[in-house]
Amino acid sequence: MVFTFNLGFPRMGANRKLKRLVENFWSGKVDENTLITDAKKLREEHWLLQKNAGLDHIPSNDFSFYDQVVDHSYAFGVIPARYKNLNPGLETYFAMCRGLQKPGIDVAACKMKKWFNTNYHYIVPEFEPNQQFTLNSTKVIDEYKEAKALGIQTHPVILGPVSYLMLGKPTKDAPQGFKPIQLLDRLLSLYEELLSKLVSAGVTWIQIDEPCLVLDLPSTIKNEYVSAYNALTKVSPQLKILIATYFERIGTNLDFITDTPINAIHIDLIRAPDQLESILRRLPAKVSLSLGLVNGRNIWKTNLEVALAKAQKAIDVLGSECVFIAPSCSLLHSPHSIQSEKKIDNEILNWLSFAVEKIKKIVIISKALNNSVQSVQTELEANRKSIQSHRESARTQNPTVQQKMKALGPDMFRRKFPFHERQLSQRKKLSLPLFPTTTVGSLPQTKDIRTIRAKFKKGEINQTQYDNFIKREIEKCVHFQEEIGIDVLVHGEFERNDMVEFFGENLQGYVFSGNGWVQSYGSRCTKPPIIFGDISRPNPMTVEIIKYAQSLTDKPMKGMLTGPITMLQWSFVRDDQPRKDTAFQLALAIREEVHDLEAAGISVIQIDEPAICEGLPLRKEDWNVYLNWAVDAFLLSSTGVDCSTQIHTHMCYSDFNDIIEAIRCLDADVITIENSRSDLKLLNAFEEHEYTAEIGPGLYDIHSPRVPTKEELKVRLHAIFKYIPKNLIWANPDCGLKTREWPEVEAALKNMTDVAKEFRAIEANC
Ligand SMILES: CN1c2c(nc(N)[nH]c2=O)NC[C@@H]1CNc1ccc(C(=O)N[C@@H](CCC(=O)N[C@@H](CCC(=O)N[C@@H](CCC(=O)O)C(=O)O)C(=O)O)C(=O)O)cc1
Ligand SMILES: N[C@@H](CCS)C(=O)O
Ligand SMILES: [Zn+2]
Repeated sequence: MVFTFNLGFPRMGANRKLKRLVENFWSGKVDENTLITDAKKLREEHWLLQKNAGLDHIPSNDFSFYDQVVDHSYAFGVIPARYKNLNPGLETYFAMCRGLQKPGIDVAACKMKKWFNTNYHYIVPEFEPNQQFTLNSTKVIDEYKEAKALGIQTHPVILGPVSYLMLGKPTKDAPQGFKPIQLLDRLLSLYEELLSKLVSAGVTWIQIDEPCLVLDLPSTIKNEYVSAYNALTKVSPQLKILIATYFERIGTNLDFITDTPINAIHIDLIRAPDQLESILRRLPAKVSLSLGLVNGRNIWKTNLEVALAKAQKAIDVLGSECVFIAPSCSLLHSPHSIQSEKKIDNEILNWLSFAVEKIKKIVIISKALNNSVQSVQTELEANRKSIQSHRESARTQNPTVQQKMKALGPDMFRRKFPFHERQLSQRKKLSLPLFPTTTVGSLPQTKDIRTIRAKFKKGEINQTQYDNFIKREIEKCVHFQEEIGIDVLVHGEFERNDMVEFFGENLQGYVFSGNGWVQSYGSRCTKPPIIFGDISRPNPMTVEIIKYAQSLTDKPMKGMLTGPITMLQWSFVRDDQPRKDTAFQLALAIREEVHDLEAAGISVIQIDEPAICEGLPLRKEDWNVYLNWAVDAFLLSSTGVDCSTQIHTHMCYSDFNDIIEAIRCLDADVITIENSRSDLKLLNAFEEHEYTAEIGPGLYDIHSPRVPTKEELKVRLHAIFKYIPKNLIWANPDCGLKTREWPEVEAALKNMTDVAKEFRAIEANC
């Protein structure tokens, strides 16, 4: 008999219940008791839902108020010294996530980083060389007991010790050469203590996530895996350990389990379908294999026939007792359910499945294997029909787009003039001062804006009323920017629900869910639009609004677009053609928009590519292929302009050292980058590689509500001088300001422009 296994459930819940709960707590609308009680109800709902669906192995500790990695740090007492004077409990926990500014206290948040190649962000643990670990919270045990009280035997999910240390970074003052992995032995004793406590509470299976097992690992780390799991498997003979890998192939990193008596390993057969056969050959006897057959990161229905064939292959080798059927990764990355979807037409809705439906698919696969194919004949037949309807639908094809793709020529992938000529021409046209100030695009998306948009979408106000409202917001923000002396203005992106979803809504080939939310960080979610067919741009998308914004000022107004790779990364993408082709179709649509903006007199156009690094394959040997087409897609979107039109790009969440050559190849005139949480290390890359275009390294963190002081902005800008010639430096925040409140933004940007002015004056006097 095969078993069904889930690696994690989307914690936000239907209609983003958790988001509302946590945000109400932050704003003081609900107290700690309500937060805790309502969160408990939500967990119960999710466990019961999975149990009622017939799932055998249900996860616990997949819930979090913010992020599972920061939970882990908090649970093991990995709390940086700057939080030590705060009240223990939620005050400290949330301060690590979001920073805290109140009378007498001003602490910044911990760094946030992308979770592998997903759009989820985790809070980076900070380790000091003499790091002490303590069991500081009983969350994992409590949540297990909570489920048990409902009659549900769950398997707790925890992050494994090796991945945990590898995902962290040394504290600022740690000596050079210190690597968090050196703390493994010390950390293991705490894991042992935790596992013992879990066994005492009744736990029989535990899922230990070791996602770093899919990375290129040096042999030293492989050895650490052996010692870690030799220690942990000794904790108790009653405890069965499943190690979960996902997002890529495990490759030779699997070797460590031949020396380690773990009970099961989970592999991702969606991102790395080819690994099944080699793993079946190499898996030691009695180790169970959890097959990630249902895509945890995309929304297309699983082809059950294909999944069944793969499962059967595993059963033939291992025997059914040693096979689990599972999603490819935690369903954290899937929206909740298609049940309440009203926005998507029935034909396309029939091609989709979200988390709740994915769990049902897992159960159907197991029934077909355990009982008989006949026992789920109706479900299999319905699945076959929907896969066929998707494959044969004419709606995915657009001959005009396919014609344009065939007509792509090499000139469409390069700027007509070299950078230094463009720079001269742009400087003449724009007459900007030294350290030009700008922002990355979005300004606060206030409750008012979201409410008015919701009313417009429900038909409670008409198009003219909505447009006039947005125009008034633009007017206010243009005046504010002029008042404080911003040099290159933005229109604030108030008309956009999201930088990807907005463009998706204006392109053909996309559909949108009404409620397909996926957690991005903390309480913030995105609703990735769905690319189901060839992409085209029926009409200009931003030209009228940018023209309007430009009409309000004599200063340059930036055109603001989202780049093709980010559109691709942050959408649910069709899986019936290579991602490269979809990226090029998106690029063509953006190229047309760039052309129209330029023709409308816009001289500065920003094409955001914050997700370019996120798209990097996890194995280095796969990088070049991706980077070649990713850079080409950006070039295709941006190179159709004249010499004097300044192309900006913006990136955040990126380790620029890794891809500096590719960034150079993008050939943008100005790049604004997230940098403030990175101790300026990022800038090394630009210095070392003699990057010659203009750069705006973010001067302050925008994820936290705290307002940077002028003093700290000065220190930061001054530090940047060490890396980048002064005449190439722009002053801007790390990223867009949509999540912030106006009072914070006003104060922060005023400080930023004042500092730029002061530095200009100093330079003028030199
Ligand atoms: C830059 N980032 C982005 C990423 N991915 C994207 N797709 N987009 C990004 O901008 N990845 C990396 C980072 C992650 N950062 C963020 C930052 C901010 C958010 C965010 O604020 N998300 C919002 C939801 C945004 C949205 O679409 N809002 C809709 C409103 C939907 C809604 O809530 N409607 C309400 C009614 C309105 C009301 O009264 O409040 C309802 O339906 O009940 C809109 O503006 O129209 C969030 O709130 O989480 C995400 C990622
Ligand atoms: N222009 C976007 C970029 C975010 S990465 C913004 O400002 O929100
Ligand atoms: Zn950004």
